[in-house]
Amino acid sequence: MPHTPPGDALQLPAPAKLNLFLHITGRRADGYHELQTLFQFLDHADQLSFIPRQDGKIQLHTPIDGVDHESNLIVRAARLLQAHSGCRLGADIWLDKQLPMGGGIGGGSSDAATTLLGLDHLWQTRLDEDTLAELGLRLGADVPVFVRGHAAFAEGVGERLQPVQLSEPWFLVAVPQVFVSTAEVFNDPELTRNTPAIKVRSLLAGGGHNDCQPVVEKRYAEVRNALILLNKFVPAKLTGTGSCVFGSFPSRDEADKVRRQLPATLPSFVAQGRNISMLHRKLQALAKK
Ligand SMILES: C[C@@](CO)(OP(=O)(O)O)[C@H](O)COP(=O)(O)OP(=O)(O)OC[C@H]1O[C@@H](n2ccc(N)nc2=O)[C@H](O)[C@@H]1O
Ligand SMILES: Nc1ncnc2c1ncn2[C@@H]1O[C@H](COP(=O)(O)OP(=O)(O)O)[C@@H](O)[C@H]1O
Repeated sequence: MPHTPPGDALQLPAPAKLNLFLHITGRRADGYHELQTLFQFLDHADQLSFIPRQDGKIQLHTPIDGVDHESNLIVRAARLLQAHSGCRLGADIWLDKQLPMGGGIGGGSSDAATTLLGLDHLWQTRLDEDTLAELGLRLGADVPVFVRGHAAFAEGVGERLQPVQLSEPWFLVAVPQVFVSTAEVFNDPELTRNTPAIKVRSLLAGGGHNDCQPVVEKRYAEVRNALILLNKFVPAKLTGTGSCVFGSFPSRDEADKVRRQLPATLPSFVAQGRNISMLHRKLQALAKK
């Protein structure tokens, strides 16, 4: 099979997300942290292509350096859907990776969600959204929001989601060239885990903070420097456990203008925040055909 997908493959985006704020409100007995966070999608995405196979094999033709085939979240998602649905079909899959890895913008989780929804469509397994979200949660705390595809206020470990309607500004996202380990941040003794739980979530659109930020700034000079730089132009914040940092603007032009002033050593991109994910917009368009 070629490294590029054939023209008749089903091509679907796997968009990024931002955590507009991330409060850690406690820690469960199993060590996982309880959060309150606001997720919004970005119109910036990996692209996945799928072709069904009759022999049941799952084959990803575009390996990611440092991630072996069987641990890639795309392959794991495909196998989970196969096992759960009893489907005998397999798939050839191609990934065009655009999203930085370990950046806190959820690329791996989004790839997993796009695989679950894409193969559910191609294999006609027709699982309902709750079942797909539950399968997604087994792959990672962030997968359910990508399965549901609506901007959301999240609680629990990120799986209890309430859809929200937010404004859709343009974001400038800077990508410090470091890999931040989520587990390492959550295990840091200095991480604050006692932000009081908020009740009126609507108050926090545009507000709130990221409890992981002080820990990540302390451990990674690249992230600290990116925040200092961006803060010269716009209030900047960390997304997830990092490394990416972002600021919001009323228009693409204003975001681009600041982007042009960042040094070449700090890669960045501009994308609009969206309440309905690119994946769901594309699936809705396909359903209308
Ligand atoms: C905190 C968030 C916010 O979006 O960070 P990012 O990964 O996006 O940066 C996510 O919920 C992360 O989700 P995800 O990246 O899927 O994490 P998982 O694979 O489930 O967990 C990785 C490790 O992080 C820790 N972990 C994760 C989530 C959580 N609520 N509490 C934790 O303590 C655990 O040690 C776990 O072993
Ligand atoms: N399809 C995938 N895309 C990205 N990362 C993947 C994928 N499958 C497995 N991984 C693993 O998940 C880790 C975190 O991925 P990613 O979702 O990009 O970061 P984050 O959770 O910080 O947004 C990667 O370093 C990699 O080891």
